Amino acid sequence: FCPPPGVVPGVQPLGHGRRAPDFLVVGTVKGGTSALGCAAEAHPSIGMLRIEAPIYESHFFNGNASFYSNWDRGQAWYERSLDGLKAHDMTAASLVGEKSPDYLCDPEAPMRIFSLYPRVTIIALLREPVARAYSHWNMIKQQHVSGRYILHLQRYEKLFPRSALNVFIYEDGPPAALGQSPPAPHAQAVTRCRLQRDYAPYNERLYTWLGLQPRCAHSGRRVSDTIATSPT
Ligand SMILES: Nc1ncnc2c1ncn2[C@@H]1O[C@H](COP(=O)(O)OS(=O)(=O)O)[C@@H](OP(=O)(O)O)[C@H]1O
Repeated sequence: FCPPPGVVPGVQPLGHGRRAPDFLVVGTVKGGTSALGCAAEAHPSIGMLRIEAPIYESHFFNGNASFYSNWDRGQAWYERSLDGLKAHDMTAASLVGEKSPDYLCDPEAPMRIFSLYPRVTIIALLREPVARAYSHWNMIKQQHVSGRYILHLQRYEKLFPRSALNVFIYEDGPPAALGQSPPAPHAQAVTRCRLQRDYAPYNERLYTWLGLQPRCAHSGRRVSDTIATSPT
């Protein structure tokens, strides 16, 4: 276990512009945590941490292997953020909390929480797993690119201008559009025709982005031939 910068584990600094959390909503992802956060915040004596409005989640306790963690910003940063909720006319008796729904599945989060705030209240909302997974899948689908892909793509974004980076989504059709994968060789001719027609807009997007003529029909070659032999 590695404490955040400037911290003495187990000690709860209070006052001096710093505030410890009274409760943490730890999950689960897609378990209705946003609704719970709003409901809590509706009470005049409860302040919910929002790191970047309208997002509640601080991800302070997430582990280093997590997709996103603010642990390295240090305990003082976290407690000053919580203390900042005083701006909402809160009294000393008010409660402050935060919700970061992936604390629940993060193996490092419980120890990080306990080491700093052993008396904090933990709130977990659970949801029927299939419905939860489906909701999560829907969210990822809307975001289009998620999970580790973001980390991988960020390495390219650091080096290349955004205009030089185009991301295609498999489920949107490019693999089939390129003619290298589905439809399988044994697919019915009518199926191949239909898929090529359906995927044509994706091909055109690719050609246009590469600065080429949107259509290659004039070459008399099949799309797959064109892709396989170019650019040279
Ligand atoms: N009262 C209320 N208001 C709004 N939304 C509600 C509420 N109760 C549950 N839900 C459903 O909870 C799902 C979102 O969960 P989370 O807020 O935890 O999502 S997140 O992890 O913060 O992204 C999301 O589920 P799905 O609709 O199945 O995707 C919400 O619809």
